[in-house]
Amino acid sequence: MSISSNLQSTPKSKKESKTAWQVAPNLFTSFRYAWAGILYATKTQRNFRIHLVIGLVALSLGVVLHIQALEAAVVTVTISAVLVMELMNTALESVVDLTVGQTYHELAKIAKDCAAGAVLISAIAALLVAVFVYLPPCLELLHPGIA
Ligand SMILES: Nc1ncnc2c1ncn2[C@@H]1O[C@H](COP(=O)(O)OP(=O)(O)OP(=O)(O)O)[C@@H](O)[C@H]1O
Repeated sequence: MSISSNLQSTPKSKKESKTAWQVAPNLFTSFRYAWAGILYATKTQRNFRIHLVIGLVALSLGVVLHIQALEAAVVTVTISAVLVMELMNTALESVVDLTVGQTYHELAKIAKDCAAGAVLISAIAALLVAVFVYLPPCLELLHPGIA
C-alpha cells in the first residue's frame, strides 16, 4: 500500500513543526521518536503485525518447550531481524513515496522490490531457525525417544 496517500506533510502540533528538523534534545525524546516509529508500523503495516504475533508465539513456544539459552538467543535475534527488516521496509517505502509520490518510476520499483526481498529473506531464515530449534523438542513431545 502506498504510504503517501494516507498522510499529510503538515506536523500534528506547532511544537512539532518547530523541532521536527532538530536533533532529539535528550535520550527520552529519542526513545519517544523510536517508539512512535514502531507504533506507526504496528498500526499501518499488516505484515509487521503478522510478524510481531508470530514472534510472540515463537517466544512463548520456546518457554513451553524449555529451549536452551543459546537457542532462545538465536530465536530472539531472528525475530528481531524480521521486525527490523519490516521497519526498514516501511521507512524506505515512506522515503520513496515522499520522493516520487503517486508517479511510476523504475527506480522506485527497484527500491521497494529490494526492500520487500530483504524482508522475505529474513522471514525464510526465521522459518528455518524455527524448524531447527522447535522441531526436535516437538517430535520428542509427540514421540518420546525419537529425537
Ligand atoms: N512509485 C512506484 N513506481 C514503480 N513501482 C512502484 C511504485 N510504488 C510501488 N511500486 C510497486 O508496487 C509494489 C508494492 O508497493 P507498495 O508501496 O504498495 O508496497 P506494499 O505492498 O505496501 O509493500 P509491503 O507489503 O512490503 O509493505 C512495489 O514492490 C513496487 O514493485
